[in-house]
Amino acid sequence: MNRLVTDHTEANYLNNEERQHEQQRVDQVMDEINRQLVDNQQQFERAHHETSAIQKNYAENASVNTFEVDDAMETNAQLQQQRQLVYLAVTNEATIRQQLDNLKQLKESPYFGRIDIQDAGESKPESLYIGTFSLTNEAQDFVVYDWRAPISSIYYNGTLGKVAYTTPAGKQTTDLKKKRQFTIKDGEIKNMFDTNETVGDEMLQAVLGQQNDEVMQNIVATIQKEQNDIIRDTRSDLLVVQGVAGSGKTSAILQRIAFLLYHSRNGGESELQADQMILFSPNRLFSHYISEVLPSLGERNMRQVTLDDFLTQRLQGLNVQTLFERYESDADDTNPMFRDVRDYLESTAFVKAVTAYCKHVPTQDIRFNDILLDGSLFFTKEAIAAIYAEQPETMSTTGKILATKNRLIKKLKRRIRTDAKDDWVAEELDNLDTEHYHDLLGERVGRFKELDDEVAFASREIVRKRYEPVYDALFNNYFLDVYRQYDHFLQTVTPAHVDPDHWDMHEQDFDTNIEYHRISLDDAVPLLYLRDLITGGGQNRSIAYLFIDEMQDYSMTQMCYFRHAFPKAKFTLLGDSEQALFNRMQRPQELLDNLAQAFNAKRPNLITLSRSYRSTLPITNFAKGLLPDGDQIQAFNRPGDLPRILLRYNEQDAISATKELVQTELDTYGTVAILTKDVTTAQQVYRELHRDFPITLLNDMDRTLPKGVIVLPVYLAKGLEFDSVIAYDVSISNYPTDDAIGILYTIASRAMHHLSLVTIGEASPVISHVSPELLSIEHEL
Ligand SMILES: Nc1ncnc2c1ncn2[C@@H]1O[C@H](COP(=O)(O)OP(=O)(O)OP(=O)(O)O)[C@@H](O)[C@H]1O
Repeated sequence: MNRLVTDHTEANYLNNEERQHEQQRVDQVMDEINRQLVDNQQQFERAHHETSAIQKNYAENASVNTFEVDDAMETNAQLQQQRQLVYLAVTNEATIRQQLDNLKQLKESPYFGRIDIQDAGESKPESLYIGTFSLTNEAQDFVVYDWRAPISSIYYNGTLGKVAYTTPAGKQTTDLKKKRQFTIKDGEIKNMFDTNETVGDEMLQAVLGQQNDEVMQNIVATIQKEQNDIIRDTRSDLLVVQGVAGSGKTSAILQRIAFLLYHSRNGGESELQADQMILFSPNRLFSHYISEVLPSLGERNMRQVTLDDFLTQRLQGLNVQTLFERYESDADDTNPMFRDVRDYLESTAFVKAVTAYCKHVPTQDIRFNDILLDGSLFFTKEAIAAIYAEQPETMSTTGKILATKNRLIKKLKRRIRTDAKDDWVAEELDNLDTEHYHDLLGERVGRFKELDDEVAFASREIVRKRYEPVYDALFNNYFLDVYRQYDHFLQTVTPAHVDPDHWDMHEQDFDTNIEYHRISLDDAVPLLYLRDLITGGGQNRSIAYLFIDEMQDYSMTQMCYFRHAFPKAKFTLLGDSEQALFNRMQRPQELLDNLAQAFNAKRPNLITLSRSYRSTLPITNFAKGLLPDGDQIQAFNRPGDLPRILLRYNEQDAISATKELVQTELDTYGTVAILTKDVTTAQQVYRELHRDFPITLLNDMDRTLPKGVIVLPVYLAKGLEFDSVIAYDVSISNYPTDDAIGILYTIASRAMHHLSLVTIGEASPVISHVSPELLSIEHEL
């Protein structure tokens, strides 16, 4: 039971004393913070001054004339040294700046929790205070403990009594005597509770009732027990989190990243940097939405990428179909892919087929490209194929490709040496001015004893530069014709459960797409995989942690590719099978089992989050009602209005109703999001409303979320939340079958405080099946 200290009951008389006592402590901590702020500010100014001086010095030296050969080497060594000095000064300044920022944040709210623990053998308990960052006083005592410190886990995990926590030195136990929560603002305690729960609901009520910000906030003060399990899991190599909409999956990932970074700095196995972590996010808006959480915890952001960006970057020169384009084209039936074909392309069986093919592809079936320079043949594909064919039969495909590449590079080098004696080279050399000549010699300026050697070197450099495109082509394995190779692979496989005609058509589609420099999303990843396996490239071993939010949007093929591309990474995958918009729904346990097998995971772990925090109780109840098995969702008890459905009978009336809704919602809320099924409907709503309201139509290239009225197709709203949501046109014609459950559930669960639905004619059966007391139905008069 929570105990509200501000209650005016007799029993709480003492608590008011307690409160005064706590306020006195807050005052002392605030004094300490203020003292350190002054100190830090001075340190910062000194560091800044020093950095500027070192940078200035460096800039002056860097512009020293390096044409004089004798001076050049010395200058180089000095520059190296000074560059190092600049680096150290900048790092030092950044560290002090970070401390300063942390102190400023602590000044707003120094801590949010207190635990009283009594270790065995101690005569009385000790009080520890927990906040966003740790703070020590002059005597080096911890005045505030960082929320990520081992001991702080008790605050999130333990109920009163005997508790255990993990430290780098092993498991420790203690007796938890008291757990107290605070809300402190600008040095004043606004609220405090004693609780036996993880974090009492009163505090959550207050946090969740606030209006939505443009960017997500950290949740360190109110992390729940199951979320804490995700955050502090350092053991699993494959962690799968199935969490219902609004259960804090995204929040948990971000706090987890902050935790892992802290843990590695404070006794973890090895130092982990933010750029060794990569997060696959559902869209660019989402990337912006979460961008402030880690900085607010004093950490740098991890790398973030959307699947679309990742594929585009790896398949340069091809227009890769996005998930959204696929969704839109599936919906309007322009060129739907056969279900059996897609199921196969997305399965582990297909990944295995690619692997087997690459291992055993016969020599004569490897497809090569000519290598051209300025449009003329440099290496013909026949010559390349001949080199490949000379490699030992026992060598792997990758080995042969690598050996071929090395032979080609050797040939290129030989050509450079021969061609360096050509007349055009001498002519070009004669025409060079001193500056360009020295550029050509680079660090070797002044190192040659004989002029002839210097000229020979410069000539080779001229040819090397001219032939650089050939080198790049070889280096990037462009001599392998990946498209034809993949096409050959498609022709070779005979998938068990796919209609052969469908498969042939797919192969032809792939071919046509390539002619137009396009590739379907379903082929993009297997093609990349095939390329990597044959060429032995594409693997990034520096990534230690990979996170996928909205895992239900990824196919097994894509996941297996990530495993291959990031072989050293531990995987954390989070999602909600009920929000499957793009793929077939897969049960979490089944997904974990499949992945654990495909990844050969040693310590797989599944955590389920079933409490939903985002929306008010009536909205969550309605959203639950849309699902056949919604009972598993526990709604957080935050009161609010029933969702409204407005029944209109033609488009014009629906638009008028939407306008009225927008007007009323805007009176109360900062953001009103109109969510549609697809981009065409979003454009149509925008056209109808933009004269009456300042309204923004969002597309998949947008990176920021403006305040006010926004209209967007549902898939761009993935992972986001809005104060008030209007679902536009939820009619039976738009969502005729149960296939729409995932979409409508996703739309409904984006709303924090208000949800309205507008339908033109009869509503989707998914909605009509919801129990009528869960929503208020308003017919047109
Ligand atoms: N422990 C918590 N304390 C305070 N707020 C929380 C907590 N957990 C979640 N929330 C809030 O609930 C909302 C939903 O969280 P989040 O977006 O992380 O959920 P999600 O599971 O990723 O949702 P979805 O799958 O629907 O996108 C956010 O506003 C988040 O700040």
